[in-house]
Amino acid sequence: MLAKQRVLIIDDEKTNLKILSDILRDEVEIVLAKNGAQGIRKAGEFAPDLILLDVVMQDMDGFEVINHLKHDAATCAIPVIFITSLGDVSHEEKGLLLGACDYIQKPFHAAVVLARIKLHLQLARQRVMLEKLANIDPLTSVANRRRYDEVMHREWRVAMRNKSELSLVMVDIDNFKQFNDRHGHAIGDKILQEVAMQLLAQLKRPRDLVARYGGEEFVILLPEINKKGSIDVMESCRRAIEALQLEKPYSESRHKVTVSIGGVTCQPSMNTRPEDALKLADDMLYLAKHQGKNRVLWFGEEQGVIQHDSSSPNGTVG
Ligand SMILES: Nc1nc2c(ncn2[C@@H]2O[C@H](COP(=O)(O)OP(=O)(O)OP(=O)(O)O)[C@@H](O)[C@H]2O)c(=O)[nH]1
Repeated sequence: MLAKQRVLIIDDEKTNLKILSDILRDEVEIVLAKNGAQGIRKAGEFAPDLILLDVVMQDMDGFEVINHLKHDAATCAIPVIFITSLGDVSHEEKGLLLGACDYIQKPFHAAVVLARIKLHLQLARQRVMLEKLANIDPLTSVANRRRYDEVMHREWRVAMRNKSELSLVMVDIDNFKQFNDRHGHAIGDKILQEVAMQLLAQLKRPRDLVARYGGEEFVILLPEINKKGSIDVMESCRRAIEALQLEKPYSESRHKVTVSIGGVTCQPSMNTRPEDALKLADDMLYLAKHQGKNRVLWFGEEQGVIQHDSSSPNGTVG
């Protein structure tokens, strides 16, 4: 069953709050705000699926409230419906131009209001679903590269502002071509799913991100953690994958699923770029492969030296 959606009602008239609550009570979860400032705060705090907003309010009118909501990244995508007694066309036009998705005039008919609200809630649900689909890798269900790019840039800015550390990690399944050749692509796909699940299971913090970077390669972001902590987390990922119990007949083959992992912990600044940090993690991954695979190698801790030459995009190990 689908979870109940949440509607925030902002109105400084108690009677209006009650009438709208009564209409919606059985259909949705309701959050009430008795003025504009409280409405803006609750929109950020409760992340409602829809906002019903009165226009004429004492401290801050509805136009000002919607202006705030649309200029805040956390609330700008929430659909807003104006419910007002202001009947003239210029107000309706203004409300819609400011970003409202609908404009309902009082007095209204309860059944019609409910039908319109349900329609907008259905659209909101579809929008959230589309957003999710656009950010997910269909095979493994972890984030896709598009999502990684988006989160990476956000975390980079946060780390610059807070002067905190950020770890970037590349994970690549070892000898995956051999595995595919021996067992077939469909089993290879299952291994990709298993590896993704193990990575997800080991990353416990809500801001950690696992994304499929392409093929049999994953990228991981670990915000606000130092080098030692990051290496420990990735070592537990490596061990969990090495310990995977494959189903028969694959378990009978001598081929074990392992991963090589390259990482870097950096303090983002104006002089560094996420692409350069990721390149360092990729260099470490390359070195991990070269040193025998099934290992974690971190920038600053590595033993070998990477010499880049123009004929080899990944560099060569000296
Ligand atoms: N089953 C499956 N295989 C994939 C997918 N994407 C990439 N691959 C396979 O991953 C393999 C990658 O092979 P290589 O780049 O040679 O790497 P490798 O065999 O893992 O070798 P090392 O990285 O050096 O350990 C290729 O056989 C690709 O076909 C996918 O979505 N599903």
